[in-house]
Amino acid sequence: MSIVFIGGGNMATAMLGGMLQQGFAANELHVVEPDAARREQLQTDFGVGAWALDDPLPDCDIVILAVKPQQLAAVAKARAAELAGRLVISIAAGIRMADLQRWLKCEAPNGPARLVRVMPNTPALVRAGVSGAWLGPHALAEDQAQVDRILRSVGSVVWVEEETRLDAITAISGSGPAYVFHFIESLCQAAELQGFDAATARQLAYGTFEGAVRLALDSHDDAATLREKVTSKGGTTAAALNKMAELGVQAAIVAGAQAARARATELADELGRDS
Ligand SMILES: NC(=O)C1=CN([C@@H]2O[C@H](COP(=O)(O)OP(=O)(O)OC[C@H]3O[C@@H](n4cnc5c(N)ncnc54)[C@H](OP(=O)(O)O)[C@@H]3O)[C@@H](O)[C@H]2O)C=CC1
Ligand SMILES: O=C(O)[C@@H]1CCC=N1
Repeated sequence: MSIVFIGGGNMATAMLGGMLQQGFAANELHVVEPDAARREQLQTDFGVGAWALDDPLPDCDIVILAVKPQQLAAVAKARAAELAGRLVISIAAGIRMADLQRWLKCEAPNGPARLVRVMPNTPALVRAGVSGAWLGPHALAEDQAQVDRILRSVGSVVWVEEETRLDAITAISGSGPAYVFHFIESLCQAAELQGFDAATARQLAYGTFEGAVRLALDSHDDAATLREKVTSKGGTTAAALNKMAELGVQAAIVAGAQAARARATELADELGRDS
């Protein structure tokens, strides 16, 4: 299975890194990327084929559109003829199937691109990704199997029945790693404010996160019960959690995810309109 990523940025890099660790061969993976330094980096780090924009599209079974949402209309329109009849995966946040179909001229004579929308996340790099996926109307059952194989090679996948669910997945697991990193950053900052050097702060904060996540994954208890087991009545954790509740930490996380979802819809409206 030969796969071309169009766009060799953060998310393509994460997926490529994970796929190479999980049985994909470097010679079946290619990236089209405008930046020469980035192409060289991808070649050096992964041994994949890295191509400039004016190179012909490498022969491939699957194309993954991995450019920013703001770049997607131009890229899809410019590549519509090359992508006709192929299995095309868009990982762009927000951008709707109807717009992709229009940009890719899915009424083209040599057959419409078979489109699948996917929302991956960057832990794909360490094969701990979580992806959402939705099959477009022209995609076939064997396309779903191929996409499923790619996504499972870098983590787990949730297939959704309705396209709008992808915006909800974007808000939780697509953007979610950033929420978690923000929490880790904050715990490091708290440790440094207690007088620890950066390395020790990192050890304390990262180790705590890793331990807590492993415990949660291995436990039959839900997260609320595990939280209660740390929280002694009248103790230190209660003092911390009361302060966090007073400052609205949980409400802020829920509202943040809602803002991410709203932004996905907004991006789709902004970028799909009149294009
Ligand atoms: N980052 C993440 O965690 C996630 C991102 N996504 C989605 O993945 C997509 C890519 O995001 P991300 O990797 O973060 O973005 P990046 O900006 O890191 O990567 C996009 C890359 O595409 C390049 N590019 C621009 N124009 C073209 C072109 N015509 N042909 C080929 N490549 C081009 C860009 O170059 P240049 O910078 O020079 O423009 C850049 O290197 C987005 O649509 C995003 O919504 C989905 C899930 C998670
Ligand atoms: O921030 C973004 O828009 C992209 C999509 C999900 C994660 N990063």
